[in-house]
Amino acid sequence: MKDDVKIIVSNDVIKRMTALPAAVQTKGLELMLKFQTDPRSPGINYETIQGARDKNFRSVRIDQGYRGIIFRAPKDNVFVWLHVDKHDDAYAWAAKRKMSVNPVNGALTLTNISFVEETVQREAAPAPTQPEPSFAALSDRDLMALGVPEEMLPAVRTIRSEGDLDAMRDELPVEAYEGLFLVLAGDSVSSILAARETRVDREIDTEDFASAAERDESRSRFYVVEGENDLQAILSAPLEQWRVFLHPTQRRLTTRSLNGTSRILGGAGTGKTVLAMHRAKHLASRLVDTDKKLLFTTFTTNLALDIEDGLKSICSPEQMARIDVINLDALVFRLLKARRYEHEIAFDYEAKCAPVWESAMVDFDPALGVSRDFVREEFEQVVLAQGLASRDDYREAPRRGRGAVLSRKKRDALWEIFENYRLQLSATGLKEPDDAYRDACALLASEGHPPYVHAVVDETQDFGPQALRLIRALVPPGPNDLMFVGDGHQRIYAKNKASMGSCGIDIRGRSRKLYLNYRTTEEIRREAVSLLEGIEVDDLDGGSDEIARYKSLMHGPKPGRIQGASMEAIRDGIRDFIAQCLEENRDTKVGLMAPTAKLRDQLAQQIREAGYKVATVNHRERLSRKDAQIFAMTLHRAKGLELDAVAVVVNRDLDENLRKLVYVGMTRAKRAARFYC
Ligand SMILES: Nc1ncnc2c1ncn2[C@@H]1O[C@H](COP(=O)(O)OP(=O)(O)OP(=O)(O)O)[C@@H](O)[C@H]1O
Repeated sequence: MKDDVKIIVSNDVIKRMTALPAAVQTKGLELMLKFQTDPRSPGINYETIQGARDKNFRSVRIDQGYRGIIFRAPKDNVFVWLHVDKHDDAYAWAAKRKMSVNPVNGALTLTNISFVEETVQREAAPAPTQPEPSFAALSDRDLMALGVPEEMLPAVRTIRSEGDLDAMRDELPVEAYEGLFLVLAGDSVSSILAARETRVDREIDTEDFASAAERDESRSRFYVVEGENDLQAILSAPLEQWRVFLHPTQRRLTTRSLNGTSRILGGAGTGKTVLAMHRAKHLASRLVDTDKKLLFTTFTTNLALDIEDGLKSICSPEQMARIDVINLDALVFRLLKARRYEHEIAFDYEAKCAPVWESAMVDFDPALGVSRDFVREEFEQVVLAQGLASRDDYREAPRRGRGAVLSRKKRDALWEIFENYRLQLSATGLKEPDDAYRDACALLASEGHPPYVHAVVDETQDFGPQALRLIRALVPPGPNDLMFVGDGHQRIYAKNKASMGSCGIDIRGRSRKLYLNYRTTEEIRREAVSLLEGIEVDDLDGGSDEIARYKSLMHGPKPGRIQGASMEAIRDGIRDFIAQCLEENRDTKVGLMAPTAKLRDQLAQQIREAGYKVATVNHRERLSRKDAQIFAMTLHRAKGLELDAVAVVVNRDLDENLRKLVYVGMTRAKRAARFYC
């Protein structure tokens, strides 16, 4: 590839290339590679496009039937592959569009000029009673700062409702759509730009396509080819968009250097895991040729396995060698084992701890005026959470959120039970995980050399205070030390609510948010969110979070919610649902979810009896490697996964915890969902 030449490929081309018939795909790739070597080679026949809105568009021949559409920048040697299609369709597509550089935020944009003209024409004959245009108060410069291409301004000026904006979504750059819906939700342009760190203070040369292509905003849809083998590598693997095209906020948070710990919040499907993986790659690339390591940790085993697969698809083996991907329980186990810890960590509470707890509770005196459940919660939420080790500590401990005030006398009586329980547990060679985490922290502190230089943490909402303290102890404080991503709405282990600040983790000034849901349809997202109405949700750091500002990029059928159906009706309904999903697309992956293993198995059996192959998702497995299309799982196991369609069945009252679980379950679905309650 010649040094002065810049080849850029749009996300549309990459998507289309992988969907072309195999023979055309091969020829397309050959042409692109030849093109990459020298786009001015006489072997490449550029044809002008009659009636084109953009005089710099050309078509190139892939084979008899197919054409590629290319933009040639007028001044520099920038060539952008914009589109691939059958001859006539490709020409029709090209005739309507225009490339430009946004004069305010400097992004490369592609506008459908015909769409703008049609929208403005419709506006010319407005209905008599119309609401005011939604963005009348914003200047053109404001709109362009949010990412609206200059050529799109007349169309955006016709928007009068959220529905109008949604109808324009496919024609707008992703950051413009996001900016506009945030304005509709009440945010100011300046606050949106500040949160995104969009710079609008530079002189933009609108003819400098080479510089424009490098900006984060452009890179959410255009890929700058880097070297000889780059293009081939990208096009020959089945391309998932997230590997190459990041939202501008995702990209900035991936690459920027931070003076400490950061926290990224975002509703389900907003690309937090994707960001976390790219961040890990970025930091690991700087550790190659050192003996330092980065920890990527999450809550469950199967999520860690999926993340490891994801990382392998974007990292080089050298980068991978600098990353440990492991769920935190497994890491603690490994860490303590290597230090000859003499206790077994009782991860299975019911099997290991519950009998010992019952035995310690023989001293429980009902005259204390609290319930037996209260005592266990007190132990988990106050004693274990704060790592209290003595009666004096417990006497002084804050008990925020615990309701009833406890006199010193009552606390002392409870402490007897707690102490007794710990002693009995220890005598059987066991430790509660929280206490083992605390011991691990103490061991690390006494050693004085934490094992990692960075940690990236996914699903933070389910890590309790001891886990957060341990993560803090695993990495010395410093630039880019820790990145936490999470979502309080998805906390499925209520006892693990923690505030990062009180665990020694300072995120002040380094917290950001992702808003766009790339996974679920807006209809499923809304239905799932409606379950959380009235539930207070925290921001993982003692503050509160809200869900009003999230939005999905896709639309689809409204998910069904069926109340009070009999088990037979549920069985028949799910069978129909599965049949319908598979009829629409034979490759559909369907999740079957229930709160308990018992109900999960019952549902799975009913579906098997209808002749389907159903796999049960267990602890240590990758969904991607299972040979089935229907996956039965408990709602807890659904965390972090992704499926095309989901059927959730619950057979008990929808309390706060269960609502969050169902929220997690439903938002795993990309296209279709059903909820039986
Ligand atoms: N920049 C992007 N471009 C295209 N797709 C993306 C992008 N970022 C994320 N996605 C896709 O969106 C989906 C959700 O992403 P991801 O799993 O990272 O979200 P999340 O916020 O971690 O979700 P959850 O909290 O629900 O587990 C995935 O299919 C992912 O590939």
